[in-house]
Amino acid sequence: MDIETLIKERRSVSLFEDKPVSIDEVKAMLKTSAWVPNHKMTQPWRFTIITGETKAQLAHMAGEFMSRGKTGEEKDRAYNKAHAAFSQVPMHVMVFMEESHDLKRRQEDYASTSLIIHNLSLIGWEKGIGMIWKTGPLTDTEPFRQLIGIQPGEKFVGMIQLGYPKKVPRAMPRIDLDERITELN
Ligand SMILES: Cc1cc2nc3c(=O)[nH]c(=O)nc-3n(C[C@H](O)[C@H](O)[C@H](O)COP(=O)(O)O)c2cc1C
Repeated sequence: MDIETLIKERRSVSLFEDKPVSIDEVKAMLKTSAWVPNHKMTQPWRFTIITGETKAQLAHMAGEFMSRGKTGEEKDRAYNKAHAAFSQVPMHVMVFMEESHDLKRRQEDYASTSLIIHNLSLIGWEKGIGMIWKTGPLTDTEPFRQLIGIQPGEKFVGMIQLGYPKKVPRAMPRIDLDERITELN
């Protein structure tokens, strides 16, 4: 696939086939993805790959979180929906970065770490592996942060849910970029 098609056709995927993704393959994809531009070469990122029992704990945690404050059947429905949504994800990749005390450095580090995530999604897309970058409210909770092992001084950048796509969503419309491009001669 040529790079322009790859960039345009990649979609965020959140429904996956019941088919495992190779951890070794994802590690190799991450290694390639990390070849990003990075001011001062701080390379502040780290990744945690979650499958198996930890993934089951995460699904339970998502169920508990989404059903909080509800009772009876409504609680069960909310729990089951979130639990099922997380359980069908073959793999989660948590992305962290060391958080510099310097605002500019922090922003530049976040930019570079974001590039890795997008590289990962493009490399994945070419291999038929889909993913979505998630930062929903569950990821701000203390139990979540404990489960994924966030360290003092680290910023949680995103939860990448990854697998072979069951359904590829339609592209969301993009603005006409001509309206946002200025030429200064
Ligand atoms: C920083 C970041 C956080 C995101 N968090 C979420 C999220 O929490 N939940 C979600 O459904 N999608 C999330 N997304 C995915 C976007 O919704 C998605 O990229 C957008 O709808 C465009 O769709 P596309 O990626 O298929 O082009 C996030 C994307 C980024 C870049």
